[in-house]
Amino acid sequence: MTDVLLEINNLKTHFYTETGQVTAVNGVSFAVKKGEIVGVVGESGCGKSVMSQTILRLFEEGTVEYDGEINFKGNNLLTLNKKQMNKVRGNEISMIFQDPLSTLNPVHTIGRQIAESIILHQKKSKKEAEAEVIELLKLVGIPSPESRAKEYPHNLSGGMRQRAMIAVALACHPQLLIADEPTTALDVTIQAQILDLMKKLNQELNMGIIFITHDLGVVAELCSRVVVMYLGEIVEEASVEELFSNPLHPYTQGLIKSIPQLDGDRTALLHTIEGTVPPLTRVPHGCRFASRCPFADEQCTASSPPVFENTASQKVKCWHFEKILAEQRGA
Ligand SMILES: Nc1ncnc2c1ncn2[C@@H]1O[C@H](COP(=O)(O)OP(=O)(O)OP(=O)(O)O)[C@@H](O)[C@H]1O
Repeated sequence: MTDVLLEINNLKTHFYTETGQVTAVNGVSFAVKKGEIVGVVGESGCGKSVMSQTILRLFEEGTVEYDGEINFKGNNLLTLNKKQMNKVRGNEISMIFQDPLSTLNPVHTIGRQIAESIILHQKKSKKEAEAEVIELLKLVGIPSPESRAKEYPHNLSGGMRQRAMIAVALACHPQLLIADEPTTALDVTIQAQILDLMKKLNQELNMGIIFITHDLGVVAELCSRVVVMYLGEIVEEASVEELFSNPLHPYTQGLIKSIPQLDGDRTALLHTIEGTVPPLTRVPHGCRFASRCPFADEQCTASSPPVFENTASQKVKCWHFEKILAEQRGA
């Protein structure tokens, strides 16, 4: 029996725009095991959200074309028809977003929204669903669940709303939860509480989680494995320990150096990665990161590097990874 829950192979997402076709996800491959939390990191515009929404095929038909494979429990999601895909969405795979107000319905109580999802996906009676609503609200840490179930989304605080959205997402007992920056808009104490909740759900429900964030601190706290995306591609994949102790891609190194250190020189300026992520209409030839990379040479601008395997759990897409590795070993 395999313990792989989701396996993505050479996934590409092309959009048809007014100015032509752009490829927002370009050949992404990674897997999520049952009960595993995988972090996806990268700056704004690197394709994290497009990649995660592609898994659920959330883009309007006719504006997008997908290539590759998204294998989930023996089926390639890219080949399912609309009806089959609707069964997967919100049933076996759920998604939560940064802004709960965009997901929750303002005119229905929290309890009704969770109950509707239970009735729809689990074919339970109204009475059974109502009992489960209370259990779910307890599970996500909403106090006084009986009275909170009768409230509308706008009556809840930001943190409580986020918990309510998580309860809606869990109502169908998904095996995979995709969380797209769910804590970014929250203040730090509430953020920590939501991260603790994600850990608890992962452990108690053995649910696989893809956690998208631009915050490496969150990755260190929550994830066991990480993929780093740059301009639509995965440039490094590693266990969380390898990523922080031994980052091999210059982009990953730049992201890690940009984390503020409490024990560092607090008068020094923060490290930043020079330049910005180019638009999809101006994707550079060769390595996509070359124009911002301190190691870049002719080989990098001439051709795109393959993916090199450093260990069974660490892969890197960089021509200079052996040099970087040697430097790290010498350091
Ligand atoms: N529907 C669309 N049509 C065309 N291009 C799109 C579409 N959606 C996203 N893009 C482009 O795809 C690229 C990746 O966007 P995406 O939102 O996935 O980045 P991200 O890494 O999630 O960034 P952020 O952290 O800001 O959410 C961007 O250049 C964006 O402009």
